[in-house]
Amino acid sequence: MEMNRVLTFYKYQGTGNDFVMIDNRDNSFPKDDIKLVAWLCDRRFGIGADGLILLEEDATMDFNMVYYNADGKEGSMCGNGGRCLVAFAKFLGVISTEAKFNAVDGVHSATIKGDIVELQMGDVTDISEKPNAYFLNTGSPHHVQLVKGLQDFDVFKEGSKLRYGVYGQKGSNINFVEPLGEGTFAVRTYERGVEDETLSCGTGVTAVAIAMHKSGKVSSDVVNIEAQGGKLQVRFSVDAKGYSNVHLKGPATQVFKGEVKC
Ligand SMILES: N[C@@H](CCC[C@H](N)C(=O)O)C(=O)O
Repeated sequence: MEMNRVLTFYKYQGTGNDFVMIDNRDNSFPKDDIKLVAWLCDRRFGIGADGLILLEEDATMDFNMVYYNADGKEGSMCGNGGRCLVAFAKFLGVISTEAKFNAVDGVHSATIKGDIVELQMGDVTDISEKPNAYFLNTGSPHHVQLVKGLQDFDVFKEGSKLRYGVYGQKGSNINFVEPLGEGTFAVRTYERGVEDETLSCGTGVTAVAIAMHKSGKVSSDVVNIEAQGGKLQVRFSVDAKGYSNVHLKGPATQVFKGEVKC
């Protein structure tokens, strides 16, 4: 990007998972500039965010979603980011109460009412069981592991050990979960590409809900999740093939608008 450009951005957060949002319908954003994206996401030298999301024109859908992790590299699907993007699209007047958009893992539909966005996630048919964990992909890869004493658990240390030790350079997001009773679970997530704990991870929360149902820890097809940054709800249909009609619901809000020279 020419150094004298002024970039207009909006900051959004969904249960504490925060994003730099950019209206890129004019296709002017330098999409291959990893250093620029990493700088914009840097919490000391830049704006600060878990990721950066572009809203783009799409030939057949309301819009196209492009997601970057805080490391500057284009990422896999972001559930909270998708919810925030629907709120951003409504703010821009691109949609009103419903959306259908393209993302890296396919087409997503969503509804928005006030600041609550419900996003349809992809189907999940492949869930692998590990000695004390589950591994599944909900648009992003997720390791789900039950722990006791979640609030005192060293998520960074144990999460990075698993992310690199078990899943190698390609990695996985690592979710630690503790039942709270009545179909409710507390979750803390070490997020790939942020390489730290985030206050919430939408595809992670979705993975946890499905893994807890698969393991019999919850029988309901509606699961409440308490992340560090807020509450989310996951609902799904189950049949012999797996999990479909999966929806992730929760708040998504605009924090501020800004401009940055870059
Ligand atoms: N925070 C996101 C997940 C974003 C992608 C993830 N960091 C990955 O690289 O797999 C979410 O809300 O799902």
